[in-house]
Amino acid sequence: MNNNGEQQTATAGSARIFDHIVSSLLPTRHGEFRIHVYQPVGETVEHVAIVKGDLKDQERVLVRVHSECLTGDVLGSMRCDCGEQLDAALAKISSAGQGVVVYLRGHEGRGIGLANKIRAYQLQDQGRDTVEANLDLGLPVDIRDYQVAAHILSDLGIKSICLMTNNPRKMMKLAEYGVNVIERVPVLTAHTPHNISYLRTKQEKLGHMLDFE
Ligand SMILES: Nc1nc2c(ncn2[C@@H]2O[C@H](COP(=O)(O)OP(=O)(O)OP(=O)(O)O)[C@@H](O)[C@H]2O)c(=O)[nH]1
Ligand SMILES: [Zn+2]
Repeated sequence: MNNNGEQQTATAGSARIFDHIVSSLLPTRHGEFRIHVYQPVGETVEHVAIVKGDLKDQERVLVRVHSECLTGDVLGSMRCDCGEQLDAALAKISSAGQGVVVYLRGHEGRGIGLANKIRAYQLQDQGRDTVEANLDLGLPVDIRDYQVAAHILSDLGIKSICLMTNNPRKMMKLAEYGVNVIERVPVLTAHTPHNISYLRTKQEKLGHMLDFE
């Protein structure tokens, strides 16, 4: 990316991987950020980095790698913890004065897409848990890839990160893609009657560090 936020192409060897399309200021209720749009080469999906401060060559940058969740992030659904986690991450970055939320589109429903996630909700309404529902639909439990997130963090010039997550797999995957993950920062949200069994399943079957008894 250049300093004017104009389009530039990232390469690995001679192969183009993704383009930094554009950036601008983004005032939010959590303060002022800069929004950057990235697009993997040959794809139409547009990923976003919401940045606070100049991250170039910085160590221990607060980072949230957030999977798109239309129902939780935009509509305020209480079936999951996504919306609250996104808000908490932006608030924490804002008060730290530095950090980034990498918002991954195409990750909806842990990669199965919105319609399939809603199909999974139908099955959960009939008593299946979040993992069983995907399997009943003949779909994988989690097909998210984090390579583009690693490229975005590298494009921003970040040296090492403190990752805001409860998901150890996310830390591991980012590290495999070359991200220097120094520390995990928990992103714990309130339990409600709507999300308690969902959170419990994430802890028991997906290994999330949620600290239920
Ligand atoms: N298939 C499916 N996806 C869901 C369900 N509830 C939320 N999601 C999706 O799950 C993704 C978020 O993943 P989570 O497992 O909640 O959390 P995580 O990103 O792995 O880990 P954290 O960093 O701790 O938030 C979002 O893309 C949501 O759309 C569900 O019941 N079924
Ligand atoms: Zn969600």
